[in-house]
Amino acid sequence: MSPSYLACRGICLRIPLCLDATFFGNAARFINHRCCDGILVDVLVTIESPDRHYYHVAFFTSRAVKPMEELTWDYRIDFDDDTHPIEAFKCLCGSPFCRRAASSKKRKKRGRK
Ligand SMILES: C[S@@+](CC[C@H](N)C(=O)[O-])C[C@H]1O[C@@H](n2cnc3c(N)ncnc32)[C@H](O)[C@@H]1O
Repeated sequence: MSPSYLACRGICLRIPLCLDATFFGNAARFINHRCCDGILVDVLVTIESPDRHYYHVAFFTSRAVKPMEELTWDYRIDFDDDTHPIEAFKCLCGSPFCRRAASSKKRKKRGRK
């Protein structure tokens, strides 16, 4: 989550907050990304203890979800960011608002992959 996204929610971090379920996590690690129109929206919840802040991400949906329907969430990846040390996956979300597809069109125009 970018600092600007967090700042507009009144949370001040100097570095982006990254969720990485490589070693620890729960069933949420199976949620795939979908640009813009994913089913789930997230709310960042701050839990304070005397010595630390913990961030929890709570997921909500604004409509009924059918049994076996895929849950998707917008990871907010900037597919145009060539400066990031880790290359983002090639998005296959199929959304009409797919940022990777839009980014690919721009890249082709600029003569890049
Ligand atoms: C948190 S995991 C999601 C669960 C994963 N698909 C699985 O089966 O374990 C995130 C990874 O899933 C893949 N992924 C998720 N959404 C994707 C999408 N829209 N297009 C392509 N790959 C996606 C990418 O490899 C990404 O690094």
